Amino acid sequence: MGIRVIAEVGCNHKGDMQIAKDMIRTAAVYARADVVKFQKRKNRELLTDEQYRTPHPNPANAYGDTYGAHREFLEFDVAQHAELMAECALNGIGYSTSVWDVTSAVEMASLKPALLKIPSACNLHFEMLDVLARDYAGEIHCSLGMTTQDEEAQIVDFFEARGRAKDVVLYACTSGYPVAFDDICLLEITRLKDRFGDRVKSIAFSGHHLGIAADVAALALGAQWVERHFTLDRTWKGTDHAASLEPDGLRRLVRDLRAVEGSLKYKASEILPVEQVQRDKLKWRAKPKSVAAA
Ligand SMILES: C=C(OP(=O)(O)O)C(=O)O
Repeated sequence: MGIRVIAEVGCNHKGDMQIAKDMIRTAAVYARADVVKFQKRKNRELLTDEQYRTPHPNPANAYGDTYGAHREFLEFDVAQHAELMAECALNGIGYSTSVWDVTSAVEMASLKPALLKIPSACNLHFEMLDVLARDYAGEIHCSLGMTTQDEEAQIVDFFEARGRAKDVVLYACTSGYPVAFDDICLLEITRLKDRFGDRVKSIAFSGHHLGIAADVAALALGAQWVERHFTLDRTWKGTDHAASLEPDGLRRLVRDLRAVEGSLKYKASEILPVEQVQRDKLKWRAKPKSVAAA
């Protein structure tokens, strides 16, 4: 299976289904990504009362008077997620969402998408992980930002004990928005491969950096999935837009990853056909003796 690119819409749709559908079409038709991903929260379950009632820490990005109201504004319900999933199918692109609480895990599992994601923030929510392990048959993608190595082992052990580790994709991730190059720490991909490569399905990379250079290196290090935030306009109001790729960036990311993937191989013969032409024309050879003497 080749490299797969996830366009993480997250909440960059601004709570607007039409924008979400435009983003699906753009990611599928213009950028040719493999999956469009959303996020699903039951905010009353996820947030404490105090978190729900407190104003958003950055009023310039707020879509409501309280953090809870802000989050509700950006939330789609199950029927809307089903509609987005249908829109993805119509456009020939995969659908996925991360789930942030038990109710969301139950609801999204009921839609039976091919993959669901556990965000870094919730990878120790074992009650929710259990719902995915028991009631969801697809691939379980799990991000490992802000997670200790002991916690990583607990997560893999948890799925292994339930016979599901071979359906798990582990993402190297630094949780920051945006992440400076010095903090991307791409060799975590190698470390996860060495530590868990034979126990889980595959290793992936979830990036929050700027530009697309690091993703190509992630591929070279063995990441089989690359997830990047996607927006239609980096200047839009919201926390994630600034660290997201716009359509042209996403298109170039997909193009570059596929091109580099094609180049990550050994020569099929000692001299490739393309080289033979040049070898015949350019390669230094000792001149035959009689000619050299003349
Ligand atoms: C926050 C998410 O992922 P990550 O932890 O990879 O940033 C997500 O998928 O919703």
